[in-house]
Amino acid sequence: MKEIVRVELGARAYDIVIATGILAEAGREIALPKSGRPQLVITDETVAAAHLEKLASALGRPIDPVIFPAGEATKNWCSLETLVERILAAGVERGDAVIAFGGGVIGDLTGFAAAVARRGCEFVQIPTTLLAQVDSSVGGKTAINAAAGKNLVGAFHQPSRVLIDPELLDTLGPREMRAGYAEVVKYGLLGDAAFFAWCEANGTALLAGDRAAQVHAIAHSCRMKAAIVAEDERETSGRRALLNLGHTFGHAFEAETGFSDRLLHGEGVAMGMVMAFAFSAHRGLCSAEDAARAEAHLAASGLPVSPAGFGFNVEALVHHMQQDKKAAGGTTPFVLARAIGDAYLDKTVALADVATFLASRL
Ligand SMILES: NC(=O)c1ccc[n+]([C@@H]2O[C@H](COP(=O)([O-])OP(=O)(O)OC[C@H]3O[C@@H](n4cnc5c(N)ncnc54)[C@H](O)[C@@H]3O)[C@@H](O)[C@H]2O)c1
Ligand SMILES: O=C(O)C(=O)C[C@@H](O)[C@H](O)[C@H](O)COP(=O)(O)O
Ligand SMILES: [Zn+2]
Repeated sequence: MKEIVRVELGARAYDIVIATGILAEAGREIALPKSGRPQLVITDETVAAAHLEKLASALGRPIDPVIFPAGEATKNWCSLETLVERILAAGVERGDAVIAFGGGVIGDLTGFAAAVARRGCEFVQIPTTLLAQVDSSVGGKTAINAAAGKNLVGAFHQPSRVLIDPELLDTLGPREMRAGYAEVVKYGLLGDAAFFAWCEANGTALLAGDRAAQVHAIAHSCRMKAAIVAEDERETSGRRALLNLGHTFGHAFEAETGFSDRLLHGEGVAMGMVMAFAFSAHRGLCSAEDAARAEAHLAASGLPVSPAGFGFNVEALVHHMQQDKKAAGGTTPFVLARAIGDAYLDKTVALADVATFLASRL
């Protein structure tokens, strides 16, 4: 069965096509480059080894692969330069789509390169991790990391199509699967208590490879994200900021672990969401029961839930939080919660209070 979720963005609207086996239809789903040149496919070494041949034969046209090392460290200036130069050298025209074939790292890097090459060419997302299928391939946030922090250099640039094939998840490692699952749980925690309860009941099956559970979680997450992005594409009204639940903490944890595989993005987000709920309970905004329930499900799913033991320094974490892209007028807003399924953007938080709270958790 094929499910199509439309991201309603006027002239920039596009479809997310979710279907088991859709990779085999890539040749029909993605238009030929108008330049007549080989199809540029951007991927990483792990995805290339596992799936590139399949994509090439599905496309049924000559491909020109650009293959980066796997992992967060690839989201850097050097990769961006390499990729933009390859796009230009390959003669990609504005109307030609380059293909991002990988997880969130490849999607974010490719999207940003596509945003700036020729001041914007098209790109198609074929996400290969759970995280990318439920979150990063949708919505047009593209970025690389900078010395000052996570995703600090980037652009809003929407893909022209997203093809999601859950079969690609069969080769994904369990740790990467769990990290992606953190972003699935995020949707329940931020705005859908019934979906959070579904996660509690079905998370174990999903992580063990139950296809029906995976498809349900992917489609539900994409529908929620598409609706939020359609309402607030550029994160100006505060609505889209809800997708940042756990991220102000999480990005600081990632930065302090050097964007290394010591802490994956989804793991930082899991710890960050637990901190956001615990801090909300600490401020009397939500019940201690809800905070404990959020933590219990993430822990039961095998995700890290505590920043203790990483050797973090509170001042360094707070410094990263000051760099958060949501910061305005010298303060950093936080996504906090009134309950499971009821997150909101709180602009009244003093970083000194966050520091005191964090110190009690390290
Ligand atoms: N733009 C957004 O809206 C958005 C949303 C969420 C996260 N992100 C970004 O996404 C990144 C994290 O994405 P990620 O978790 O996908 O990480 P990733 O892209 O590094 O992929 C994780 C690992 O899985 C491997 N892999 C990918 N697909 C595979 C497959 N099918 N089989 C086997 N191995 C596979 C990769 O080689 C890599 O080693 C972070 O940089 C984060 O900031 C962006
Ligand atoms: O799409 C969004 O908006 C999100 O916030 C989704 C997040 O999961 C994602 O990690 C995003 O890249 C974080 O955005 P940032 O603006 O905090 O860098
Ligand atoms: Zn995220």
